[in-house]
Amino acid sequence: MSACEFESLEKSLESHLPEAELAEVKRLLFGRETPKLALPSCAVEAAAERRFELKGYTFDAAQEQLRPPRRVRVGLVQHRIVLPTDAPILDQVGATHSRVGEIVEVAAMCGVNVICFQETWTMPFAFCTREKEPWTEFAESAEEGNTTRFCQELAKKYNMVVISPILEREELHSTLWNTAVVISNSGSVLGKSRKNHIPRVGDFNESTYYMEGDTGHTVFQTQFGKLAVNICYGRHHPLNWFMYSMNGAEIIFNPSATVGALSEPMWPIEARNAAIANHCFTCAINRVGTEHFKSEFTSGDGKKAHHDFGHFYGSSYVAGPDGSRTPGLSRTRDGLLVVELDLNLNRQVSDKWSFKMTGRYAEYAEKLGEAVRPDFKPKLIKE
Ligand SMILES: NC(=O)NCCC(=O)O
Repeated sequence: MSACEFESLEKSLESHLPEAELAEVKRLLFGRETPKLALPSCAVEAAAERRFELKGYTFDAAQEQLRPPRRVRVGLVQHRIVLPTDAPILDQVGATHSRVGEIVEVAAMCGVNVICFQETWTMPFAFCTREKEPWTEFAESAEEGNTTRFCQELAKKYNMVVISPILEREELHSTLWNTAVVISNSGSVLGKSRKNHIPRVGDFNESTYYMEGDTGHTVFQTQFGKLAVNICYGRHHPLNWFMYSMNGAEIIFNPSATVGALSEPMWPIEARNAAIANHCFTCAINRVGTEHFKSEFTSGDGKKAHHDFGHFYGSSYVAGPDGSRTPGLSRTRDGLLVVELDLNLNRQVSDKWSFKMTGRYAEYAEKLGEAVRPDFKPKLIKE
């Protein structure tokens, strides 16, 4: 079986382990159980008809005396590109809007309050080709582009916050950015968060396409909690997550596009670790499928030129502050993961583990300030 046919670790364990052993393995792998969320039968039927995977889980928290539960439902959407990469651009974008629109409709049936799509969801992940045309033509205005208008309609219709990561064209400064547009459930554009760290690894050399983000670590206060977006490669940078958390993020989304050969061993760890370290929830989303490009390209690794750069392995999941996580969506199929979070869990875990209280950040800030200076001398003792 090839890596792009292997459906998921979870499925493999379930089909090979006896029940009692499976429960122990799951406890060790995923932490405290996130019970299955009962989803309406109309949603289950629609997902089957529309041929995507639908899964639901819950993270509960202890009942408190002074605060009522703060339950929020998030939806994570992963999907493959709908049309071939050489189809006309407007056809590709339109087909993807329709596909994602039908998934969002099911999310609405499941009572989702906040939905997030994968990185640059309207286009193939073409940066590996190093060609500018036609890929830069997918870039749109964050405020007035067709994709934002489409998401505003969804947000209003379903009373849902929509996080829409796109390739952004900023006409004013003739600049492209890798941007998540955050649309309030009222339908208005609440703001945008631009990707802070640009990969320079393998085929992910994206710095010639768009600039390092200038929106810092913005957090969006919504009716359903304080939300932040740490786009893809930003998940390798603990300080990036940390700063979103310092600005008050209760849920940090990580819309991504990444392939198996490069990052799969890191995937289950990084967003989960960020949830633990920052006493918050994190939502990791990755696209699925293998995308073929007409022109061959090399990967700077001494190997022959090729037409694709590997399998995007999906596996989207949600992690909680207590170290637990949901099982992932499949590695191969379009999917919607619906997860109910009680945001009270963040403070409960913070009060228990106190990472922020014990973090000694002022001392680290001072030392970090020294470490980045050109005259820095590492504190190293030698015999
Ligand atoms: N899109 C993107 O930033 N990919 C980089 C690969 C990774 O971080 O796994």
